[in-house]
Amino acid sequence: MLIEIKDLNFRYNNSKVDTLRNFNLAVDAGEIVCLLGESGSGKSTVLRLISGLEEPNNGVIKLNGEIIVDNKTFIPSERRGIGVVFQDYALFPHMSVAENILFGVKNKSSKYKKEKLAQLLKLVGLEGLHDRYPYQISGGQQQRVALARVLAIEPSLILMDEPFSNLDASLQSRIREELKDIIKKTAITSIFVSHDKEDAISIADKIVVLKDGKIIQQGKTKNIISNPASDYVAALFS
Ligand SMILES: Nc1ncnc2c1ncn2[C@@H]1O[C@H](COP(=O)(O)OP(=O)(O)OP(=O)(O)O)[C@@H](O)[C@H]1O
Repeated sequence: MLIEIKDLNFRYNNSKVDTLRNFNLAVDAGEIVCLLGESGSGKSTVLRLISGLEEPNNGVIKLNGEIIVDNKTFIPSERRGIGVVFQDYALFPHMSVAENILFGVKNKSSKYKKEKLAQLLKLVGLEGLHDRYPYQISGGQQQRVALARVLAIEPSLILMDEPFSNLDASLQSRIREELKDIIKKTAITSIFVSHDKEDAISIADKIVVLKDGKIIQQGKTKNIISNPASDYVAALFS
């Protein structure tokens, strides 16, 4: 089990209601999981708790068998080895593609960096574009730079917030395939957030349906589609 989340509860300080209630999730190494739900259902909050941007009120999160959060442990974000791809990609505009990709690679020889860069550019299909700046490449290419930048730090888990929402609708199906291919090639475990069933169906091995901060169904993608546990879930996939 790569990540295991048990009985997570969370409420933002200024909120009167629980944002997440009894959130449980277990993800195997190499799996792609989609957190699917309407706006405000708590999807991004789950990513914030896993990455360490928020601390739960109670619950346990284990990564690679090690507790990163419980009632007496809180490993800070930078020591969790988790990579996050933000919705807007958050590339540094004044840095080239190569500089963006290598940004988090510290204390390594220039030979290592050169090889790492070549390997990642090849993986994400951006060979020849290393000298460009973010404004000189397309949205889909920017997304691949953001993914390569996260892969460069060799995380054990990648979190992605709405990875397709900034892309042209006509590009989305191609980019979904590309992203799935890249992630499967690296065999890295990933959890992504979406409100779009098509994202979930085409990429995820497992889907977690969230509503009002609660999981209403989770399971293998094909099982959820063929066996929805409620009218709500059936309607989501209709
Ligand atoms: N910093 C905050 N302080 C208080 N409440 C917050 C904060 N951030 C989010 N919330 C509330 O927590 C709930 C869950 O928000 P969250 O962003 O996790 O949902 P989401 O499913 O990711 O939504 P979206 O798809 O719109 O991004 C919402 O009701 C939201 O208003």
